[in-house]
Amino acid sequence: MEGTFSTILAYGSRAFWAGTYLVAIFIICFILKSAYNISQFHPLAKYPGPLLWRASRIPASYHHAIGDLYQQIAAIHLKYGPTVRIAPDELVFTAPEAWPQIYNARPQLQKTRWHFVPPNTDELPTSMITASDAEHIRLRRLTGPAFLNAIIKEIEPVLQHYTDLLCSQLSDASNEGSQNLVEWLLWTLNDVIGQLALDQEFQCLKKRRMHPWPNFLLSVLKQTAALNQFLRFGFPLRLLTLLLSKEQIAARDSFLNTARAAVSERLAKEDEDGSNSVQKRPDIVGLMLREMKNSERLSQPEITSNSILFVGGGAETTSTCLSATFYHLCKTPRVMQKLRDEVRRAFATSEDITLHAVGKMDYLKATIDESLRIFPVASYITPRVTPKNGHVIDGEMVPGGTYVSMGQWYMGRSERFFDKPKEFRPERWLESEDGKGPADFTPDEVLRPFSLGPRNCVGKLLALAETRLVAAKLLWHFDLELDGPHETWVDDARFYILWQLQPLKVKLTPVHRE
Ligand code: HEM
Repeated sequence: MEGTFSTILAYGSRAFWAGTYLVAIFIICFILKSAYNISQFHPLAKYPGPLLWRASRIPASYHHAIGDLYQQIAAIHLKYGPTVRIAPDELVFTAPEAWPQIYNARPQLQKTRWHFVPPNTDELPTSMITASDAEHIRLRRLTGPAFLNAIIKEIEPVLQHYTDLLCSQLSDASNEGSQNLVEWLLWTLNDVIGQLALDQEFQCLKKRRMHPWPNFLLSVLKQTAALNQFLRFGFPLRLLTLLLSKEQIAARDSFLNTARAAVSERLAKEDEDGSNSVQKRPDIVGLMLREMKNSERLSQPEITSNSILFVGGGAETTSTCLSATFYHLCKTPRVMQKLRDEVRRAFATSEDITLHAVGKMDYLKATIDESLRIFPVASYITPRVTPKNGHVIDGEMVPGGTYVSMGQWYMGRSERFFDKPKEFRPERWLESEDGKGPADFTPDEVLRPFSLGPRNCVGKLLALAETRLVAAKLLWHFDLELDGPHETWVDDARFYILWQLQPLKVKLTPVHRE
């Protein structure tokens, strides 16, 4: 007995020492690697950045996971200059020339794998946002035509329906006191995209709550930002998925099953008579299928995974842009007044506010552009990786295997590119043809809110159509005023992969007309 006990003790003590050695070796390796990272021997040694960020990826990953990486990057640019190193192997640029060199290079630079959750291809095929370049070309060729301007006109009835519903619901709610505009806009855009991408009535506006599907996607995207940081440090995905609770797994399975069922139901309507007479409202699935007529088609699982992507990426982005627009309008009475006058003078009735009409309103368009300058929805676009032999960016050869991206949040707020950047002044977009900014670039050259190149935003035209229509109708129907100062509303916003905004309490007064 005594012998057994001492054997256990001996094993225990050996295991303890083995563990201690392993931890010590890990710490020594970490220190040596960090020392190398900040040494002059590192290939990125010449690029400036905070010491701890250059030494290890931990600070960048931590701030990515808590949602303020974009603010940290802006602060680093302010202190260290136009090109900065935010991790041992990652650079952020602000020279406008770098945009096409990173996002529209020939051959293309690969997207980093660490931005979006790696797709589980056992369940569904990859959607276009995570597809390899070769696969992406096919997916984009087949889906892209459904998002062209001429085609978007066909889905106008859906946009009009939900924008009118927003106005009538807000009219009732305005009697109940100030309203959280962030929520209302999120509900509206989710209703729109549910109808367009999955042929589902999410009824967010009617029930004044988020539907469980988009809610699930938003929560997943938030967790993704943290999960990816662990993956990046070598934790296996299978191990991390073991940490998911039973409820989370059940929610995921139920989401996938219902999304599959929705697409299958939708496709059945299409198949019944070929001419699609069963489908009452035009939608993205129908338009995609119609535009694919003479070529190969997407498979049903591919339609499902891309429809899920449209729901995840098509509502929160546009509603964030609208929330930021109304925040800045309320904070800048001169612009609010000018835009309101333009809208109310242009339209005698609400029905006159069409996509075609709002597409011609220069000041409205400039206001949305200005909103995307001061609050770029895509504040940290997926970094790309330089190829093995390096890649020239902003006149310098960047070594292979470096993650590169653009500091869009900083650029839009920088005096280097914009005169009085803190001012919300849509006029700067109308003057830019002859008057370039301080650094001799037009605003369009400095900012790319929808990215550029073959993997830019496929939904850009839809997003612009939605923002202009919703903004014009709200301004036509209501006087809007912030309820409270909301001084830190912008600073308190958090960006994971999508935004999490603070409430925006707004007093709405319906405009009474004869
Ligand atoms: C103001 C609103 C929006 C902004 C600022 C925006 C911005 C962007 C950006 C910057 C990208 C590139 C992401 C990357 O490189 O990883 C992107 C991709 C994408 N966006 Fe948007 N987006 C908006 C609205 C929409 C809407 C309404 C849809 C509609 C479904 C949409 C669908 C997509 C899709 C599917 C992709 C992936 C495209 C591809 O990989 O080919 N977006 N968006």
